[in-house]
This record gives sequence, C-alpha cells and structure tokens, in this order.
Amino acid sequence: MATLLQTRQENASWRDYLELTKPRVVLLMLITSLVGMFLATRAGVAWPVLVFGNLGIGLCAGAAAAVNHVVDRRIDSIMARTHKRPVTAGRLSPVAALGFALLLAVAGMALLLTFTNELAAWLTLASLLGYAVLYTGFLKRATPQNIVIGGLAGAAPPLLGWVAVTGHISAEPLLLVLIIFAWTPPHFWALAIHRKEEYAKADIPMLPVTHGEHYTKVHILLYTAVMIAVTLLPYAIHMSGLLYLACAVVLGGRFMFWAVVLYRDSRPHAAISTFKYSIWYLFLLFIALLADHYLLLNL
Ligand code: HEM
Ligand SMILES: CC(C)=CCC/C(C)=C/CC/C(C)=C/COP(=O)(O)OP(=O)(O)O
Repeated sequence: MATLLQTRQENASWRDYLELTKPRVVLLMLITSLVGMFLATRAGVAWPVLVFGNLGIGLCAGAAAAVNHVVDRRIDSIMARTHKRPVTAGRLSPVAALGFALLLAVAGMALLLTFTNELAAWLTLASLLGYAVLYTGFLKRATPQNIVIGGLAGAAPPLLGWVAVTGHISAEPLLLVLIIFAWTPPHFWALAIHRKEEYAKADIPMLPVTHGEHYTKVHILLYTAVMIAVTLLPYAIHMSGLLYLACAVVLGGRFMFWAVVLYRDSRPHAAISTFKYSIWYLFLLFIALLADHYLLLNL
C-alpha cells in the first residue's frame, strides 16, 4: 500500500494539485466575492481583508473541490470529460488529495479567522461542507434537484465577501446570492444536456437523464426568466444604478436568446454554447455591478 501511494505521487506534478482545486471555477467565485467586498462599503476595503479574505475563501473553495475529486473518482472515471483527472487517473492517491484538501481548508480558515471575522469564517466552512459533503456525498447521486439545492454553496461567495468586510448579513448580499442561485440551473443543465449520455452511463440522476431534454429545456427557460427578474432587483432597491440596469438587461436578453435557441434547437451546439455564455454572463454581470458602484460613488 505504501509503495502504491509513493508510486502514484511520484507521477504527480504541481499541475495535478492545481487541477484538484478546479481553479477556473474558483477564480470566477473569487470575482464574485471580491465584488461582494467592494459593494459592502462606501469606503475602501482594508487591504488585509481584501487579500487574505479572498485567499481564505479561495483556499476553502479549492479544498471542497479537492474532496469532490476524491469522492467522485469512480464516476469521474466513467465520463470522458473527467476521466483524466489526477485522482481518477491514478496520478494522485486519494489520501494525498485528502491531505492536500485538509491543508487548504485549515490554511483558509486560519486566514479568515485572523484577518476577517468569525461569521465570515463559519459561513465559508458551511459552504465548503455544503459542496464537499452535502452535494458531492449525497445530493448528486440522490435527486435531479441536486444542483438546485447544492447550488447554494457555489452561490455563497458574494455573501462571504460582504460579511468579511461588515461582520454581518444583510439583504443586499443575499440578493447577489439569489442571482447566482437562479443562474446555476441554466449554467449546469445546459452542460448536462450536452453530456447527457455520460451522466446516464455514470448513473447520475441529472435532470436531462431522469426527465428528458425537453423538460430540462423548459426549466432552463423558467430559471433564466427568474434569474433575469432577480437581476433587476439591485436597481429596484437602489443598490445599483442605471449602468448596472442597462448591462443586466442586455446580458440577460442575450441569455434568454440562448435559452430560446436551446429550447427550439435552432442552432447546432446550442447546449454547449449556452453553457459557455453562462460563464461570460456571470463574469460580466458582476463586473457591471462593480463599475456601477464606483460610478455612483463618484457622482
Ligand atoms: C452546484 C453548482 C454548480 C454546478 C453543478 C456546476 C457545474 C459545472 C461543471 C460540471 C463544469 C465543468 C465543465 C467542464 O469541465 O467541461 C462547470 C464549469 C464551470 N463552472 Fe460551474 N457549476 C456550479 C456552480 C458554479 C459557480 C457558482 C461558478 C462561479 C461562480 C461556476 C463557474 C464555472 C466555471 C468558470 C466553469 C468553467 C471551468 C473550466 O473552463 O474549466 N460554477 N460547472
Ligand atoms: C467555500 C466555497 C465557496 C465552496 C464552494 C466550492 C465549489 C468549488 C463549488 C463548485 C461548484 C461546482 C463546480 C460544481 C460541479 O460539481 P460536479 O461534481 O457536479 O462537477 P464535476 O463533474 O465537474 O466534478
């Protein structure tokens, strides 16, 4: 066993450890937590909170992603998209990956407790456990609503950023969480339609597998409509101004365009195009929130 572990780790490079953390997903999460921080105050954010707060959130999110790689190693080996992952392909042992996850989680929590506040740290830990334990260990295999419920963990970063700055929860960051919560089903189900056969092969009850493509596309349309409505609320409650509203309408209109294209199947590769657009959408929407915040402050 010891020899087996050693052989596996000899083949591992730093890239394998980086891959464990799902870096591109975590990067987008960090953009949303950064925006949560900036929106929380009219004054600037103190640099230790900015730097170590985001680093702490990022390390904890990376730890959750690494646990996901270990728990899912068998189903990941069945799917073409995931079969080359470091634990699945045997370049890293589950023990090494779990040890790495523990290290990231402890470092992340220590940074949050030292440089932010207890509430931010415990909410981050709850998100970590929500994704690594509740979603990955249970919901993913249990119900086609897995990503709707589990989506809360991924949606939390703007709240984590806001609380890191203020020390308390308020309505505005919950609205930002609600935007990502409503965004997650169109984001993921578009990909799940594209990869339906793989999920079926791995026996994971994703919505297109259990309820079919048509039903999933209708739900993508519905969640997209809800998401667009929710993105108008920051303007309605005077949290953001006209620049944000214009961006939310244009970006949301484009999302609806893709949801309709997908529903009608009127273009080739509509599902993967919708998925790719969803990532640009969230990125640009949060940049718009930030730009609008500073425009309003300087008016
Ligand atoms: C439960 C909630 C979520 C689920 C089930 C989910 C699912 C997925 C899956 C399966 C992929 C992999 C696509 C691939 O490798 O081909 C992916 C990619 C991605 N997701 Fe999500 N996602 C969720 C939440 C989020 C959140 C909250 C964010 C950011 C705020 C996010 C950002 C991204 C990004 C940036 C990618 C592209 C990664 C890359 O190019 O490697 N996701 N998502
Ligand atoms: C502390 C904090 C903010 C925690 C959030 C952690 C986190 C990285 C959430 C990511 C959401 C995500 C990529 C889900 C896909 O998992 P999957 O298993 O369905 O996708 P896969 O098949 O690509 O592994």
